Amino acid sequence: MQRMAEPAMLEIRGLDVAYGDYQVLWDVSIDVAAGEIVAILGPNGSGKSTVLKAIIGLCRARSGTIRFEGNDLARLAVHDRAGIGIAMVMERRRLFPAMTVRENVLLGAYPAAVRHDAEARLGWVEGLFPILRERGAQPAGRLSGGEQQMVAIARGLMAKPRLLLMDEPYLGLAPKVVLQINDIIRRINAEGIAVVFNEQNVNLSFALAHRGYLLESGRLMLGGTGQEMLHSDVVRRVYLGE
Ligand SMILES: Nc1ncnc2c1ncn2[C@@H]1O[C@H](COP(=O)(O)OP(=O)(O)OP(=O)(O)O)[C@@H](O)[C@H]1O
Repeated sequence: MQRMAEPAMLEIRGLDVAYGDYQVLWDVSIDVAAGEIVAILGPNGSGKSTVLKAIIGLCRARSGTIRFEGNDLARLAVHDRAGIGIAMVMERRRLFPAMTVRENVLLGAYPAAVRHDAEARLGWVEGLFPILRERGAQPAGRLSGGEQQMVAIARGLMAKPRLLLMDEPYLGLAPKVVLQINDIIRRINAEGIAVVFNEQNVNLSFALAHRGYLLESGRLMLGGTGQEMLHSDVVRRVYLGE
C-alpha cells in the first residue's frame, strides 16, 4: 500500500495557523501524491481539522505555503479552490435537513467550472451511491447517519475534485457503516481522486489510508505508512502515554 514516489499533488510547507493569538499549527509539512489516500491522525484538539480548513481556505495560514498542482493556494479564495479541483466533506456532514437528498447533492455543483454539467455529474454520483436515486426526493434529515455521510460525500464529488478532503468521516457511525464508507472511499479513489481524511483511531485509519501523518499539539510528530505508524513508539506515546 506504500505510495508517494511521484511529485506531490498537494504540498504543505512550514504551515503555521492561529485563531487570533492562539496558535494551533506549528511548522506543519505534508505531501499528498495524486491518487493517494492519506490520514491525518492525532488526539482531540491536535489540529487535524485545522489542517483541512487551511487547505480549503476556511482559515488563513500565518506563515508557510500550501501548493496544489503547483499553484500557491494563498492567492485563491475558498470558492475558487473548489473550481481548481479541491472539495471538502465537512465534519458532521452539514446537510440541509429540510431540503431533499437530491437538492443537497446538487448544491455541490456550484463552482462555475462544473455548473453546466451538473445533471450528467449527478448521474455519475448516483451510480456510485444508489441510495441517492432511491431516496432522492426525501428530506435529507430523515436519513441515517451513514446515509447522510454518503449524501455529503456525493455533494463533494459534484465539484469534480481531484482531491477530496474529509473531516472525521467516521464520526458517530456504527462499525458496519464504517466498512461501507471505506468501500465507497476506495471506489472514489479508484476513479483517481486523492483523499485526505482526519481520524483519531490509528487502526481504523490504516484500514483505508496508504500513508498517514501524526499531529500532537499542533506539531507534526511523524509521517509514514500504516506499518510504520502502527509499530511506532511515537504513536504509542501520543495515544497511550507510554
Ligand atoms: N474557530 C476557532 N477558534 C479558536 N480556537 C479554535 C477554533 N477552532 C479550533 N480551535 C482550537 O484549535 C485547536 C485545534 O483544533 P482542531 O479542531 O483543528 O483539532 P482536531 O485535532 O481536529 O480536534 P478534534 O479531533 O477534537 O476535532 C483546539 O485547541 C481547538 O480548541
